[in-house]
Amino acid sequence: MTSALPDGSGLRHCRMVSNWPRVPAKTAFATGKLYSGSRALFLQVKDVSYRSPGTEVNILNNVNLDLPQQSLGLIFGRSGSGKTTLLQVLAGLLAPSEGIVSITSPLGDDGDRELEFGTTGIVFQFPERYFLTETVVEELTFGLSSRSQNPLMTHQLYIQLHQVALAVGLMGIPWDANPRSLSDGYKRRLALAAQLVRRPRLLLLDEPLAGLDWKARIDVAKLLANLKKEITLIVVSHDLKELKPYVDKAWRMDPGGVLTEASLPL
Ligand SMILES: Nc1ncnc2c1ncn2[C@@H]1O[C@H](COP(=O)(O)OP(=O)(O)OP(=O)(O)O)[C@@H](O)[C@H]1O
Repeated sequence: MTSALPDGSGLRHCRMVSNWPRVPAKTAFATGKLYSGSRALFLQVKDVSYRSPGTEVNILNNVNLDLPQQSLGLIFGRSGSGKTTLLQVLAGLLAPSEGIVSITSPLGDDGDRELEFGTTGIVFQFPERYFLTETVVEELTFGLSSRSQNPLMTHQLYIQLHQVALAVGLMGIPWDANPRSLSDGYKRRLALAAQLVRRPRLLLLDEPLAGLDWKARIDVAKLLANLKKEITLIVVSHDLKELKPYVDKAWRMDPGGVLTEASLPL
């Protein structure tokens, strides 16, 4: 059986993942860890304002926040207050009109090291609406740079796919299943996995529980709790009850894009 992968992925014409090279017995995922090595970072947002080009009104107004590594930060607040806009600024998709977003790794030999925005992943609200491919494995590897002309890189990618699939509970789903045929909970896991394969250190999630049934909501909330052992998470959500046990720091976004550190109103 073969599974053709997108031309851009560099993995086309490779065999099904189950036929890929055997994974050595001692791999990182045998220890249950998603990534090997440290994923530490520190996120700091200082006096950030944002207004759309050509407009005078600030959507974000003098936002400040900081979040230590391997923790989960939750942003809640009224609809239209600016939460999604802030995530887009943190992801580097929108440039702040004023202020600074800094993502640093504290572990460099020569002190703090500024990390590139490529270290940030974002999962949009209802990400399954934007699936681009016809199979699970294509969705996971879409757009990855050409790696597998080199057999060693193919092998590494194979290990990485298995690590991520284990971490998000996707094992058991056929790699050649159509993403649209999965249940809502599995679609959300796949969308998350597609970001995790890219090895972000900071993962931003917009309403990750929206539209899921109660079981999938609990599963995804627990999954986020597990992920924060290795990466730093910022979640925008109205689903405070499910996420509360795992939240390390929370902020309320008020209309006009004003962010204040706050306890969860529960
Ligand atoms: N590209 C844009 N140009 C102009 N205004 C925008 C743009 N994008 C968003 N807005 C406005 O900015 C404000 C904040 O929107 P945003 O989507 O960030 O809010 P939100 O808190 O995430 O809302 P929701 O909870 O409904 O998703 C809204 O008034 C919205 O209409």
